[in-house]
Amino acid sequence: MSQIYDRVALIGLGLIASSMFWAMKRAGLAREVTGYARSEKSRETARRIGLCDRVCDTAREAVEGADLVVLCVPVGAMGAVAEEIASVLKPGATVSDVGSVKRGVIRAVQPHIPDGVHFVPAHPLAGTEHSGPESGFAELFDNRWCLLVPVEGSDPDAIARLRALWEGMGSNVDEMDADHHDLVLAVTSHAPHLIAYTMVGVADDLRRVTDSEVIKYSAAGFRDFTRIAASDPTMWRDVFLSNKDATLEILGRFTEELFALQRAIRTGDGDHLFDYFTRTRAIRRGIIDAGQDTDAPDFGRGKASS
Ligand SMILES: NC(=O)C1=CN([C@@H]2O[C@H](COP(=O)(O)OP(=O)(O)OC[C@H]3O[C@@H](n4cnc5c(N)ncnc54)[C@H](O)[C@@H]3O)[C@@H](O)[C@H]2O)C=CC1
Ligand SMILES: O=C(O)C(=O)Cc1ccc(O)cc1
Repeated sequence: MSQIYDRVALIGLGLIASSMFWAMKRAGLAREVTGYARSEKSRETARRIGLCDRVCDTAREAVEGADLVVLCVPVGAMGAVAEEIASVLKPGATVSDVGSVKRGVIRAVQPHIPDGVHFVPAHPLAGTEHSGPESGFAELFDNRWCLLVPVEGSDPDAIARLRALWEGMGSNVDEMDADHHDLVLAVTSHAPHLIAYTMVGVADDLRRVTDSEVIKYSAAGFRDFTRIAASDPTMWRDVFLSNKDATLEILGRFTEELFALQRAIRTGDGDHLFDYFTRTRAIRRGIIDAGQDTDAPDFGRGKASS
């Protein structure tokens, strides 16, 4: 893979920025990558582990002369960072971000983008429950989707170049509009995270009664919940505050269905439960048969029934 940008600036040196740095270096996609982190400790860590070719003490210093600037901070901080760097952005440069919510980020960032600078929001659908400069790794984006969410008037060349960067970092790339993105992510990521947080909270309350049994005997489903519920509190607070409407819409539907299942259990309506679980099982099989579950073990793949 060959170089796509001369200079890239990463603002906020956490999981996503550090993974981007290692993935760009792996494929030689940028000549120089500068980085800025708000805390002195993160900057020191970055310098110690060789994260970024140059770690700067201000965001403006990192951004000066950059062809691509990627905002990798929590979605609630995107607007303030964009405002801070706006006056030093190079004409013809592209500003992008990696935020988990798109409509709110576009609303906060776009007003600060000067004429002659391109804005192409993006969202890699890849992550872990870890955060900070030491949590990143080059393979994070391999075979994962990255959604580009161009705004009205986004320059086709700027979009194509950013697409090439994400493909170079191992991703499959699609384009989507912001409202659709936020609704899809509310279903596939944001509401599930909230449910995991809630379930772990419930179990924590229970633990007072049953001592450590909840943890000791937790089967795979609950363990997955605890992993997800260990995700960064700042990041997820901002996601829910920023994607409020879509998340509330999905949670409304979720609670309706949950109440229906609750009622079926109370009234002994086994048919309702059986039909519901049969429908959801078919959805899982559809994902596996379409080859879209990259994490799934091979057993059962392609089997019509078991
Ligand atoms: N963690 C994940 O699994 C994924 C996260 N994202 C998005 O990527 C963005 C970054 O997330 P992570 O890398 O996981 O977070 P992280 O917590 O690992 O890193 C965030 C970095 O931003 C810095 N920061 C926070 N507020 C700041 C401010 N006001 N000014 C400057 N720097 C500030 C933090 O000090 C930290 O270095 C978020 O917008 C998140 O929604 C997207 C896909 C996956
Ligand atoms: O760790 C997990 O299970 C995730 O779901 C990672 C993740 C978190 C936030 C995103 O916006 C995209 C991916």
